[in-house]
Amino acid sequence: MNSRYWRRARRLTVSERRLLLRHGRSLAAVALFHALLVVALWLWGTLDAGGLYVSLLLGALAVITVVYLLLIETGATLEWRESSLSVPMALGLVIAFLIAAFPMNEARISAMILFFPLLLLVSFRLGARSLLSLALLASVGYALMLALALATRGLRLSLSLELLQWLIFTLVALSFAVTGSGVNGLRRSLAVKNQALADALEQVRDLAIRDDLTGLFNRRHILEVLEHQKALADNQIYPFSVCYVDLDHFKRINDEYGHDMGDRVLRQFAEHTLDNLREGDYLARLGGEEFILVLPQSDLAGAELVAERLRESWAARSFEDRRGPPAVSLSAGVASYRGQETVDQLLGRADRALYRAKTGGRNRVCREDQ
Ligand SMILES: Nc1nc2c(ncn2[C@@H]2O[C@H](COP(=O)(O)OP(=O)(O)OP(=O)(O)O)[C@@H](O)[C@H]2O)c(=O)[nH]1
Repeated sequence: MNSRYWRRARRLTVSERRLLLRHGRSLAAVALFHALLVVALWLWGTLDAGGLYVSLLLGALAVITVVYLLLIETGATLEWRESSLSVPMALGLVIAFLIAAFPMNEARISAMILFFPLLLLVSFRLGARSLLSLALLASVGYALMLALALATRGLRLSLSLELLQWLIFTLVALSFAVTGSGVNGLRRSLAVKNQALADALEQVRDLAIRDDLTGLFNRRHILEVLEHQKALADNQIYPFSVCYVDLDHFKRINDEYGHDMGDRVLRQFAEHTLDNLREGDYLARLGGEEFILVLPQSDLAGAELVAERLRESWAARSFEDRRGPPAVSLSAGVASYRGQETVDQLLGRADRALYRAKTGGRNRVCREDQ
């Protein structure tokens, strides 16, 4: 399973950042749409207001939207409790709708109509209580705006018609809020499933690339790592070396101290080696008591030094306190990537070096044949 497969698999889960961006842009689109509507209604003569009134409304709308978009696009709100800022943005928009509706002569409702798509959008983010509160606030605001219009400018339509429109607005807003709560519940359960899927994918990936006993990378993954290192070296980015490591006479440990002790030694070796590696080096278990080190930015001499240091420090460890062997030695074969060769060729040279270390008496490091 290569990295392309994992990238594709990861796309099955939805990133919170992507969702937030989409949500933020949708709210900004509502603001833009409202601004265009205000301009159209004003040009049409339906909005009984002077240029200053309209400019102030549009200016305030622009400021709110730009600040909102900046916060969302930069990801500044990602760690906030309500990262989408749906409540303040929706309140700002409702006020803008009311300010536009106030000087309208007829069809006041047309300036309020965008409240419904707005409510639907924020229902992806807000719970039932917030949605109902928003719907009630818009309804009360609408009623107050009507009263103000009646007191200061008089109503062009009959009061009963205006009240009927307000009533319809309130009923539809409440029913949208109730429906929206259902949408929100669905979104929440999807978010939980999304997280569970992301966790499961991570676990599957771990299982696919790691060795069960030691937790080190497995053969399949280290071969991918090697191909990647080869590509970097071929592009002259940096050289790399490999080191095959094989614990000596491991069969005897199993035979004399039991399989559990054998397993313990393998795990201890993994821990010991990881503790002694540089960050950026790779260690994998190829199977049995065979391991491989991949050492980026190391030439042959450097790799030999690493292997020799490991050989010495490992040979100094004893397992006697746990009724294990007094010491376990290792043999190693190092080889450095020569450029334009295959990974198999490189591993072949390291393997031959390891063979020479074994046949030469074990507990030693040999370098690739020249
Ligand atoms: N405890 C344990 N033993 C394992 C595991 N995998 C392989 N082995 C044992 O490792 C031993 C490897 O034996 P050999 O290949 O003969 O190698 P060796 O005894 O280390 O001899 P040299 O490599 O020649 O020094 C075998 O007895 C395997 O059963 C494992 O996961 N746990």
